Order: sequence, then structure tokens, then C-alpha cells
Amino acid sequence: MGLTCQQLLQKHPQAWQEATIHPFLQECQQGTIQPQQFNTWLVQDYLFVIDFTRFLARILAIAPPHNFDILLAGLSALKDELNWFQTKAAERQLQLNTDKQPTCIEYCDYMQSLSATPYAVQATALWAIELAYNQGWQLPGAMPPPYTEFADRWGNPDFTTYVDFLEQQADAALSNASEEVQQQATAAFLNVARLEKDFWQMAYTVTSDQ
Ligand SMILES: Cc1ncc(CO)c(N)n1
Repeated sequence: MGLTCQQLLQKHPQAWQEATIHPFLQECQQGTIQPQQFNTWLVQDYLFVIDFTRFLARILAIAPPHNFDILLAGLSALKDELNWFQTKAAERQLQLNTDKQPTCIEYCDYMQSLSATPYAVQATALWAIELAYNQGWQLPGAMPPPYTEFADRWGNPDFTTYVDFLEQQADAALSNASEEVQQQATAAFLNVARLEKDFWQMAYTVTSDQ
């Protein structure tokens, strides 16, 4: 019996809720998030996306060729995203040349560690990481400016379609995976869920100036 992405969501609803529903996102939707909290998220997420880009590049390096179209489109979108983060940081006069916070370090280290796992595990983690933002930024409902463009970046229909393709690719890789690889994929899904929750919390509870 193969494992599917939908089964992971169905078997672990609480972990996934905690990954995608957080006061940080609700307060963006209400317009009450503190600038210092939002700015911390913005800078740390830029640093995360640099490492996430490297993670995706390593996945491309081991992917079957028929998955290249989607993964290369993803890498191209990340190039635009990194430039967009730089624009957003400049508008807010934020310094991007900043240390990663411990949670960001832990998440980036975790992505690095996944390079030792089979493609099916990495494809599952990639899907989970993208789905977390795709759902997280949409679930609170339409966001007011200046948060609208942030919610749209990960909540827009094209991004949802991209995440659907990542799910199909992960499912295909999992369909002939051994029991052991299925367990590794489940662990990766749960680790991503935990790290997503911790990442929101990191920005929400910031105390230092960013
Ligand atoms: C923490 C985090 N998770 C996921 C994404 C992208 O989906 C992101 N930009 N940042």
C-alpha cells in the first residue's frame, strides 16, 4: 500500500492545523500585527528562502526528468521571490544582512539534512513546505494592505496549481516506496509541520529590534 499526501493530511490534522493557523496570520488579516513582528518574519523568511532555493536545487539534481518542468518553474519563481523580498525589505528599511534566529537555523539545517533521504521523502517535504504557506496565507480570508500582496503571493490560484503539481509528483514517488521510505516521508511531513508552527511563533514573540 502506497502513501499519499492526502493521507498525511488526514492522519495528522492537528499537526497540520498548527502549521497553518497562527495568531500571526490572523493578526495580519485584522491589520493588528505589530510592525516589529511582521518585519522579523520578513527578514527571517528571506533568509529561509535562500536556503529553500538551495533545497529545491538539490531536489532537481535527483528528480526524474519528467519532473523538471515543475521544479524549474519553481526555481524561477524563487528567483523572483528573492528579488521581491529585497524590494519589500528596502521599502521598510530593513537590514537583510542579519543573523538567522535559532528556529530559522533549525529549519534550514533540517532542509540540508533531507539531502541524505530518498527523492520520495524530499518531494514530500517540498510539497508540505509549499502547501503550508499556500493554505496559511489563505485561511484567514482576504488581508488588508500592506499585507494583501503577501497573502496573494502564496495564496494565488497559480501557486495553488503549482502545489497541486508538487503533490502529484510526491504521490508518484511515494507510490512505489518501501515501508521504510514511507515512514521517513511521514516523519518529514511532521517535522515540516512543527517547524512551520515554530517559525510563526518565532516572529510573533520577537523581542529584539530587527
Ligand atoms: C517558513 C516558510 N515556509 C514555507 C515557505 C514557502 O512556501 C516560506 N517562504 N517560508
